[in-house]
This record gives sequence, structure tokens and C-alpha cells, in this order.
Amino acid sequence: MKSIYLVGFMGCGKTTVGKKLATALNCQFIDLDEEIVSHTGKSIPTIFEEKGENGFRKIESEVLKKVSNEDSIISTGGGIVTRPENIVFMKQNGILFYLETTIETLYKRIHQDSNRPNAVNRSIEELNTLFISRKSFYEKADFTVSVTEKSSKDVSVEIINCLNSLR
Ligand SMILES: Nc1ncnc2c1ncn2[C@@H]1O[C@H](COP(=O)(O)OP(=O)(O)OP(=O)(O)O)[C@@H](O)[C@H]1O
Ligand SMILES: O=C(O)C1=C[C@@H](O)[C@@H](O)[C@H](O)C1
Ligand SMILES: [Mg+2]
Repeated sequence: MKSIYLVGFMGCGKTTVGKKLATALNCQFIDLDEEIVSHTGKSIPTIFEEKGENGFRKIESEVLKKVSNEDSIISTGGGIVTRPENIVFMKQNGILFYLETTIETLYKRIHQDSNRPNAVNRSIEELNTLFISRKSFYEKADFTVSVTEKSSKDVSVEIINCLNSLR
């Protein structure tokens, strides 16, 4: 099996669905944000504070390359697609699933969480502007799975069915 990358905006469920998928498929689970924290020894808000978003993106690309293994489910960070080189790398190494939903759903899930510097203190309109600016990059994924009004288990079953249909 190739690596499976989950991409999509903050709050679409990449981490939650990724864990379920890895359990169901009995393979390694890698959360890129968690890897960044363990490689640097710093929280994501601290990295943003100290190095800015550009510094964070540089580390993110390095860690992506370091941890990408075959037979893994890799939940990426919401902004991974902002660097075209990351999309090229992930496409060479695996299959990309875009977990797609509405800005209303995303906003409800993330607006109270202080661990996402790009979401904290942003109105739904501001987040929507960021979402729209990234949409066409997420859509470069091999498959788009709508997650609206589906449980994370349902989403993982849908991804497994899609993978089975490729065999
Ligand atoms: N299908 C779902 N239905 C309801 N709630 C969900 C679903 N998937 C995820 N959530 C909830 O939404 C929140 C965000 O989920 P999660 O952390 O998995 O998103 P993410 O895509 O990994 O975000 P980020 O890009 O910031 O890493 C969590 O509180 C999670 O429990
Ligand atoms: O969408 C974003 O810009 C981000 C999403 C998170 O997963 C983290 O990677 C970080 O908070 C940045
Ligand atoms: Mg996540």
C-alpha cells in the first residue's frame, strides 16, 4: 500500500479520521502536526510566534519528507497544500484524500480552539477568505470525500471502500 495522505482545511477531521483509518487498516498513523511538535520540541503556536508562518511552513515541508513512509496514514496540517512542492511530493509518494465540508461546519469545530494560530480570533468571514484561497489546492487531491453530516467512522469506511475499488 502507498502512503495515504488526508488533506483539507482546519477542522475537517484529518486527525480524527486518520486515527480511525489506521486502526481499521492496521497500519501506522502519523499526524504531521504532532510530528512537528515532537521534532522541534515546541508547540505550533510557539513556532508561529518565534519563526512566523513561513518558518513553520519550512519545518512542515522538512518533516513531511522525513516521516513519509509506505503503509502509513498521514494526517497533514490544514496549510500543507500552500506549498506546491508538498503536493508534488505527496502525489509521488501516495494517494491524497481531501476531506471536504462547509465553512459553517469547520468554523463550529475550530473557533474556540487556541492551538491553531491561523484560526484563533478569526471571524467566520475571515476564515472563509482563507478557505477559498486554498480550495483549489485541496481539490488537487486524488479523491474528494464530503464529510458533511457524517461521523468520522462513516468517513473512514468511505475511504476504505474507495481504496478497495482501486485494487
Ligand atoms: N465527522 C466528524 N463529526 C463531528 N465532529 C468531528 C468529525 N471529525 C472531526 N470532528 C471534530 O472536529 C474537531 C477537529 O477535528 P480534527 O482535529 O480531526 O481536525 P483536523 O482536520 O485534523 O484539523 P487541523 O488541520 O487543525 O489539524 C475535533 O473536535 C473533532 O472531534
Ligand atoms: O491551516 C493551517 O494553516 C494550519 C493548520 C494546522 O493543522 C496546523 O498545521 C497549523 O495550525 C496551521
Ligand atoms: Mg489535525
